[in-house]
Amino acid sequence: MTLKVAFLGPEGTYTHQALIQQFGTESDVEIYSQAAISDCFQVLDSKEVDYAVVPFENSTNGQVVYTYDLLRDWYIPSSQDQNNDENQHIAPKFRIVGEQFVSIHHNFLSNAKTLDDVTTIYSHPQVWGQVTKFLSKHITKKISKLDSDSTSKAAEIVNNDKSGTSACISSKISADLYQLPILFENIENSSNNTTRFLVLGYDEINSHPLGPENDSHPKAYVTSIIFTLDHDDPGALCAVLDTFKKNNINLTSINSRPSHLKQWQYVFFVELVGSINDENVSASINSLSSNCLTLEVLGSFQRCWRYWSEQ
Ligand SMILES: O=C(O)C(=O)Cc1ccccc1
Repeated sequence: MTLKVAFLGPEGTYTHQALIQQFGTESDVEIYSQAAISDCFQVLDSKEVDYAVVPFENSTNGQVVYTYDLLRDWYIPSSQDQNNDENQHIAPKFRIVGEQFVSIHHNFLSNAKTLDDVTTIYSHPQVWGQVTKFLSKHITKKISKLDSDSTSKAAEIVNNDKSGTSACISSKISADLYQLPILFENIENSSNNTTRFLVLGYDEINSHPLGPENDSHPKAYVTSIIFTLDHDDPGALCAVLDTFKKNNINLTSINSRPSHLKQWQYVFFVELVGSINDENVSASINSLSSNCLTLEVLGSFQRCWRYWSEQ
């Protein structure tokens, strides 16, 4: 059976690398390059694809806020939905079904003869915070930093600009793809720079497709939830966290984003160790419904073996 998988494209992005790590390159995997992360959600929702791979968080500069905000927008009713009975919000049927970790090495690519000729640098907005040391050391004159939809798109833009004044920060794969000279390589602040990607879909996946043989890592599950709380209820968040503590559940991350429901109200994202099929996890989540205004399980999936390794 052919699997159709959407990703933030064009080919050569780090998300493309995550897709290859997860699904391989065999002909039974058809890849659907998308111009934006939001398009990945859209084509998955309309079932043009079976899965979508999107960047989620980076070990150097944290959340990929676009993805967090899309999860919020797809799973949490908007204030419009709440005010309109006919416009009932229906959460999507797809869920987070897996994760991947990619070791990220950024490179400075340009057709410029010297750095002095460069007036504009393109990259994905997530990248700037991962290369601050390189930028402050090497970029001493005023150079415009322009956001592109992806690092590979940035390479495409530089390739199309024949003036020799533009550069991009992108992967070695993009450098090969667009035949762009690498002026500086491995310019990331931290050599452990890693991005975690989510695999969204309707069906479970095998989370260990290319894992080491005799994988000795523990088989663990992660459950991811999103919820909103009564803004004026002191201790509402504390009650949620306490429920997990009482059920002996280990939380691995807690993040918040503006709810877009009410000024200064937030939605919370919590990830915990355990499967939704575990008694203590399902019991805690069921009992939380009374503490939360809205609560959705974004997914419950097997931890990728790369979580424990050097990636
Ligand atoms: O632009 C890309 O290549 C992406 O896949 C998004 C991204 C950007 C920076 C680090 C990881 C993922």
